Amino acid sequence: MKRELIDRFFFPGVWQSVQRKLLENETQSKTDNSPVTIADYGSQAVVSWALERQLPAGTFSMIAEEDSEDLRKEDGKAMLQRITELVNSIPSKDAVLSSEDVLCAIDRGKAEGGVQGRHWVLDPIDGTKGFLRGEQYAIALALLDRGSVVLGVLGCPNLPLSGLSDDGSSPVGCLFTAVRGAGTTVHAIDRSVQPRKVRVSDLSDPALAAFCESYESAHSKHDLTSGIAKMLGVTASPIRMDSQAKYGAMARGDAAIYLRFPHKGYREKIWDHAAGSIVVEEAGGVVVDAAGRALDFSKGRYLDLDTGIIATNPSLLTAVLTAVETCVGSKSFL
Ligand SMILES: Nc1ncnc2c1ncn2[C@@H]1O[C@H](COP(=O)(O)O)[C@@H](OP(=O)(O)O)[C@H]1O
Ligand SMILES: [Mg+2]
Ligand SMILES: [Mg+2]
Ligand SMILES: [Mg+2]
Repeated sequence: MKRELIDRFFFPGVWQSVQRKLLENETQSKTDNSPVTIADYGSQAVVSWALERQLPAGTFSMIAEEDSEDLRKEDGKAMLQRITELVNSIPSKDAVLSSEDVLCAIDRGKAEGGVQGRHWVLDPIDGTKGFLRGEQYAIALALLDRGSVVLGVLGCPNLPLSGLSDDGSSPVGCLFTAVRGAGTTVHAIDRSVQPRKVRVSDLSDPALAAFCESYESAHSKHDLTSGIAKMLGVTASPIRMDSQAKYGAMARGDAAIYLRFPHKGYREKIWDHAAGSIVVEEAGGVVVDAAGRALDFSKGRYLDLDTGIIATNPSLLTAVLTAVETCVGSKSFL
């Protein structure tokens, strides 16, 4: 996918300034108690609007996280107004959108996906809790072709270009692109550095590996992952970070293991992993469930998987799966 084209969908500068100045009435709580902001809705409306106009008429199908239900309610009106203003403030858009256009663009994300046809998969702001804390978040777009991810674009506006150990001197803002069979590339969002191909870490000794996981213990069991890391002999402290920026960091070797073990009953959604998984796989990594199976994106909006998600490199996979099996099977984590 051409960089010029991507720039027509993602407007990290806009979401960065929203993040810096977010007001209390620009965030709501969804029915599952998770937060949603004007940036989540605005980003979904912009990507949906731009993609649909880019594609041949009648071919656009999208599975995306947000829907317009709460914005259509009486108490959603002010927020809708603000989102419409925001969307219209974006340069290089060819039309002025009405509030109704914005609602319709958001609702284009209701496709069911599955094993047939082509579907875009969008997480307009992934890591909304990180976005609210002023930390990491990502704009994640992928393309499914007959149930397989063939393309992924991951915009990480707060991720330093030179790595997580950056001292503040390198540009901030990474855009990862991956095409099936063609590798993963990282671009500077501000174009200050030439794009380069990235590879996952080639470490084979877990004792030297850094592992990353969700910042939120409500999203992944930190006690279980620390047990797994201990069993593997990992000595470094976990890198806790929001969003699919973790997959981007993995793809360029900032960490060699990513562990995600949600609490019982949680069902993973495809938009939380589609773009990130291809970014890691095309960089030479593996992304599997706790049983070692590849993630299956062909089942609709949810991922059906065994217990959790593991991303690592092929040399570490067997050791990680063995440690996972031992720890997940142990009574204290059932
Ligand atoms: N109880 C839960 N367990 C696991 N994941 C959850 C969760 N509640 C929300 N999530 C998902 O975790 C994602 C963020 O992942 P991370 O913790 O790695 O930043 C959220 O994406 P959004 O922020 O797009 O809603 C959301 O889909
Ligand atoms: Mg959300
Ligand atoms: Mg998400
Ligand atoms: Mg989201």
